[in-house]
Amino acid sequence: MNDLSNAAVSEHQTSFSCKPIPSLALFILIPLFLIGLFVSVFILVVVHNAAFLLSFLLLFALVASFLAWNAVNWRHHNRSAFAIFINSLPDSDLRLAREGQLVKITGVASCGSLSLETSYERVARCMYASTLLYEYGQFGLKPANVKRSWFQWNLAYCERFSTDFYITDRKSGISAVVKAGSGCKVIPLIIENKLVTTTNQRRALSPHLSNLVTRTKPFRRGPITTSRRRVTSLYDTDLESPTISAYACLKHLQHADLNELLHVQEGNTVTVIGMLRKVDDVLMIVQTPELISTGCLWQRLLLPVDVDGLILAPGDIRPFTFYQIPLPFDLPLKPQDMGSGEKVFVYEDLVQHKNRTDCWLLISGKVYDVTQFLEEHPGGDEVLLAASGKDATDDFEDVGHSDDARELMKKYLIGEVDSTTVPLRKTVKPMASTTVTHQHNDGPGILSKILQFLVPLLILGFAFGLQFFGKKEKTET
Ligand code: HEM
Repeated sequence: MNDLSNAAVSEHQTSFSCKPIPSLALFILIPLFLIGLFVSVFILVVVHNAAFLLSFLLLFALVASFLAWNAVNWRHHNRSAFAIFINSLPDSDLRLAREGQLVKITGVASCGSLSLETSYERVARCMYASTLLYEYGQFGLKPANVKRSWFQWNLAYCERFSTDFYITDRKSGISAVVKAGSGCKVIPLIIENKLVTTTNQRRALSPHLSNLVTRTKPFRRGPITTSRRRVTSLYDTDLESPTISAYACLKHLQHADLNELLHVQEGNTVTVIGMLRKVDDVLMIVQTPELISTGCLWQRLLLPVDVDGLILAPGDIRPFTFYQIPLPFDLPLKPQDMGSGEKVFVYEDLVQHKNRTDCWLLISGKVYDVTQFLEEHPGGDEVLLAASGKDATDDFEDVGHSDDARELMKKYLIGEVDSTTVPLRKTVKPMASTTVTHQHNDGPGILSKILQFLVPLLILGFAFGLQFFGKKEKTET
């Protein structure tokens, strides 16, 4: 069994170990802002020209709104960047997936040798269970209302457990072991939004919760002054009793909610994103040794978000509010979306077809056998040969082919590539490759992009200021 509770508590309700805005960016931006402000105020005082100050403030307002947009999207609008990224990843097929590959498998889950029971409600054969206990954060003068803003509720206690389980890939019917048990970092993309008012009937306590009650027993029903006492009162008072004041027992249990379920249980459809391992012919999905990055989503002005761990999500993620975000780009066709008879190719295999007698092209995820077309191609056979053995999408698009050319392509279509086999250079950063690994969003890439804009502008502004200053001095003399 894997106890994820501590990580979850320390990250305070956030299952991701990352931030939408790199803190290093703030460390650099704040001094830059102060320097810029100082320079522009200096110019204003000396030259009596407010143009520089105004443009400086405008620029910084833009940068600030961009960062605020990212923070808001992450914290209050359901982690858009990551949801878009997950949705954009096509499901992998276990038949085609290779050792060490990043895979996204969706299928029915079933328990292995070890199963969980949720600690609050006795539900057997779970693979992931969580119980979050919240306490009311105010001084008890008002009745509790869980619909009120979140800051009135503090996380008082957290339990999150996961175990290894089996998943049966819905594409291939092949089963794999998901190593979500001991030693693995699990990122549960499960909204824990099921609020349950405590009652006598529901008080089936886990050993963890019982311990908490025992430890805090002396404070039982006392005036509520500390968080610990409030936690105690959950178990020692009856919320249904009219004699207990409404605000003396202000707590709710928040449970993992997976498509109206309170846990991930045998028979649920789940999606798992991790690395495929083959050990003695047993397929396993394990935590990737690399950070998984969403990459920049410029369409929505979102900075990259890195996630470190095995991702566990509901199988059908669309109905969730969390995931109800329109995709900014079209998903590549998945094999099941294609007409019958068309094949799915592994990238490594298809790039072998790159000679005059056997020439395939990979364009926008589709595979074309252009061997017979080489002689007829208006742009010549050499360009086609040069574009084979790799992803030729950019080469093809750069030429600006006509609609007729695109229509003609259909004649040579033989299938599509399993996109999970295409090297994911942009989205997965190797752990050992750079020093930024595990610094999550504090990567110099984003910073250098921000600085690339800011520094020249500041220098330009400074130069203008000096020019004004110089002119003024001249006219005065
Ligand atoms: C199945 C794939 C392809 C088909 C069916 C195809 C078809 C055509 C056709 C019909 C034209 C005439 C111009 C037009 O109608 O747009 C053309 C021109 C051309 N194609 Fe392709 N093409 C394919 C792939 C590629 C690729 C991968 C490249 C790589 C760079 C390429 C490079 C060119 C060039 C350089 C021209 C000449 C453009 C010009 O003279 O203005 N084509 N192609």
